[in-house]
Amino acid sequence: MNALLKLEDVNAFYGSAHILHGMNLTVNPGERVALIGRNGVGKTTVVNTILGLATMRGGRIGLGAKTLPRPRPYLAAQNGVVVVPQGRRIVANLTVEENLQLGAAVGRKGPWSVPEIYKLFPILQERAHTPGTALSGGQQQMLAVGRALMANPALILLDEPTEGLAPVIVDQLGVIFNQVAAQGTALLLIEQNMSLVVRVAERYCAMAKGSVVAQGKVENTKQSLHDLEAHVMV
Ligand SMILES: Nc1ncnc2c1ncn2[C@@H]1O[C@H](COP(=O)(O)OP(=O)(O)OP(=O)(O)O)[C@@H](O)[C@H]1O
Repeated sequence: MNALLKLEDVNAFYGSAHILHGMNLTVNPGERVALIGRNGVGKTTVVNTILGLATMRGGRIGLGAKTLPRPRPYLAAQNGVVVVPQGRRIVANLTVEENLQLGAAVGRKGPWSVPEIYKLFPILQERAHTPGTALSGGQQQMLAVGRALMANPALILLDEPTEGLAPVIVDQLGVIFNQVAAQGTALLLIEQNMSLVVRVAERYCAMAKGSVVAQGKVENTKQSLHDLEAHVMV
C-alpha cells in the first residue's frame, strides 16, 4: 500500500534561507506519528513545503500514489492531506458553522458532515451561529479540527494544536485526537507537549537543523516520555 505522505530527501527554502536539509518522513494509512524537535528546527516548514508555501528545490513529495512536482495547498487537500495550522486561523467574520463548511470546499467524499462534527464536538453545535473567533482557545482548536475533518482527509497534519491551552483542555484534545485516529484518519502531530505525544502517537521523528536525527516507537510510559523530552529540551 502507498504511504499517505512521503518526503524523500527534501530541501526547502524561504527565499535564499535553506531550512530543510534532506528531510525524510513517511506516514502510512491510519498511523499516528509525532514530529518533534526544538523551536526553529523546521517542523512548520515541513508543513509549508507540503503546501507549497516554502520552496522545494530537490527531493520528492509523494501523496498516495502521486508525486507532486509543484506542491500546492489544494493539491494536498485533494489528495487527502489537510492541515490544522499553527494558530488555528479561524475566519473572524464567519460563524462556527460557516467555518466548518469552508473545510468541505475541496469536495472529497467521505463520512464527515456538519452533523457528524457536532456529534464529536457538541459545544460547536451550541455555538453554531457565533462568530468563530468569539470561541475560547480550546473551542477554536476543536473548530479547526472539525474544519479539517470536513475535507474527509486520510491524514491530518496538526501543527502545535495545544500551544497556549490550559492542561485540562490539552487532555480533552488528546481524547479527541485518539477518537479521530480510531475512526481511521492518520495523524501527524507536531507538538512540544511530550505528555500529549505519548498519549496519542505510536511513532516519532525528531528533527534538528532541518532534518530527522532520531526516530522510533512511542510508548505511553515514563521512560518513553523521558526519552522524547530529551529531543525538545533547550
Ligand atoms: N517566512 C520565513 N522566512 C524566512 N525564514 C523563516 C520563515 N519562516 C520561518 N523561518 C525560519 O525557518 C526556521 C524554521 O522555522 P519553523 O517555523 O519551520 O520551525 P519550527 O520547528 O516549526 O519551530 P516552532 O516550534 O518555533 O514553530 C527558523 O529558523 C525560522 O526563523
